[in-house]
Amino acid sequence: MTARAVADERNEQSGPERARLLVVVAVPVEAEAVLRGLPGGARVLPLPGGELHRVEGSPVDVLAGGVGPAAAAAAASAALAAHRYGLVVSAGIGGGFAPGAPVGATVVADAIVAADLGAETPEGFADVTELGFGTVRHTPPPAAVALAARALAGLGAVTGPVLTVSTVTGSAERAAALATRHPGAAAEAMEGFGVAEAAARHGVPVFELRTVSNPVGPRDRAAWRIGEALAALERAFAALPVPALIEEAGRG
Ligand SMILES: O=C(O)c1cccc(C(=O)CC[C@H]2O[C@@H](n3cnc4c(=O)[nH]cnc43)[C@H](O)[C@@H]2O)c1
Repeated sequence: MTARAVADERNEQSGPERARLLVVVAVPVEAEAVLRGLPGGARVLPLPGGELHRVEGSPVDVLAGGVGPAAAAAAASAALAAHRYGLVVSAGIGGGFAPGAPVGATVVADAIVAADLGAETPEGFADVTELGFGTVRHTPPPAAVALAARALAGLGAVTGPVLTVSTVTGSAERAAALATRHPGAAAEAMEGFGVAEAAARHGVPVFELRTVSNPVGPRDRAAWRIGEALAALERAFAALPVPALIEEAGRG
């Protein structure tokens, strides 16, 4: 029996689950920051290959799915198969493109873009869409993005495309190439596109929220501000109007 069939059978027996928000982060410290921002405690629900933190005071489940798009997609898919969600968010720390998204900034994605999914050609990089396969872009529901951006305006949130990369940018040349290819890019991280692919296959809307721990550019481990970014992540989840976001996303 599939996980979805299990969920359907459970719903028939005990009534449908209320649509919830699934938050997919990469690592446990990010999950802890998100949970600190939300009201009440959380209980743990087992999931194939992981565990969900179900928040008691808000319709939110938090899942640390691993680093990178493949781990994130697999983890998100397992949760989406087992429970009913109205919205999925890929969240966590990320690199910020200067000058719009400095360290500590909060970024709401208006596009989730796979930035290195493609092929090098003699004419330069060609993404998989140009090669004739699939997509490299998911667009979160604009009304939900606008609602999140308004709710986070007091935290100085910026809105823009968030790039998903499998290799963290480590040079000024690569940062410039990404910014040229993706005008207005606000941040890069490693999971958003994987979460978005899983959400799309399950027919659930998705958005991405990142707080900036380091600039996108030359590698400088001394410049990382992970604590600052985690504190911003906690503040962001404390400020998000979760039920209204789920409702707005459902309208889109
Ligand atoms: O070794 C490095 O130079 C380095 C620089 C930044 C981040 C890393 C990571 O391995 C963190 C990966 C983890 O955090 C997210 N993240 C944070 N900053 C970035 C970034 O600038 N570019 C891409 N991802 C970033 C990412 O989503 C992962 O979950 C290593």
